[in-house]
Amino acid sequence: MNVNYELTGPDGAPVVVLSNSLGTDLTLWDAQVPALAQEFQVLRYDQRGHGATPGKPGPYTLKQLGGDVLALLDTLGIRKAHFAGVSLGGMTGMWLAEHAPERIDRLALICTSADLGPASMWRDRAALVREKGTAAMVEPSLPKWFTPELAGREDVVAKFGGMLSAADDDGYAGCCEAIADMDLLDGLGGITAPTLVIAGAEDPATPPSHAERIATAVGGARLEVLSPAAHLANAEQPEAVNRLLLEHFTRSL
Ligand SMILES: O=C(O)CC1=CCC(=O)O1
Repeated sequence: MNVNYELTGPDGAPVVVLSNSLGTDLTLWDAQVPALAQEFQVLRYDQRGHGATPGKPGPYTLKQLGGDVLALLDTLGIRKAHFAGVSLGGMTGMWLAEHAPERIDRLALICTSADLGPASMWRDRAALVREKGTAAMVEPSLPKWFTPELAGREDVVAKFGGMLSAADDDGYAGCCEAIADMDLLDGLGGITAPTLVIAGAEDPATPPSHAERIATAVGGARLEVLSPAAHLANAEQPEAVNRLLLEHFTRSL
């Protein structure tokens, strides 16, 4: 898998990997990179089938999405990194923290879930996108991604609607199937990476109850709920998310 990535920040600084959500790409993190790159090498990448990472026909698994990150770290000679993910990116992070704990230093999980059933809903969405294309997801997705004021703003619709309709149909569908089959709940208690969980108070896709479930199960996890913020809280509340990420990745343990 030829994973598209961008590495920004001072040579030799600790690495923070940023992983995007379903239907977005690495530009989801545009408001985080300038702040994080003061202290870290920021490695943002496109999930398979998103942005400029090719999408093979699915279904995919979280093991494959996590494997893409491990292969990228290997290629770049990075032994261990901090990891932040939004939604599908957070699911990828939980998989990595459970299955490759030696590669993940600290973990930040933003607007995500360890159990986002029912599986049939994700399979139906995959079938719909294979038939109609990712452009069909723009109208139902933007009101979940942003609170009403932002969801209707022209620049937001252009940037995020454009990202979603540019996502590969098979890639998007394959990622839906990875969510349908994910099996993260039982592994949460075994995560040893210091973990920050961030939720959007107005997130209808992965509501704060999902963040609470993760934060309760992962030993020592810190939970922060931001408002106003819907599913893409890092784009809606960039200053708050940047402050929380910097605190989490730099504080002494
Ligand atoms: O598109 C959605 O419904 C929200 C979402 C679920 C997983 C993800 O990455 O985004």
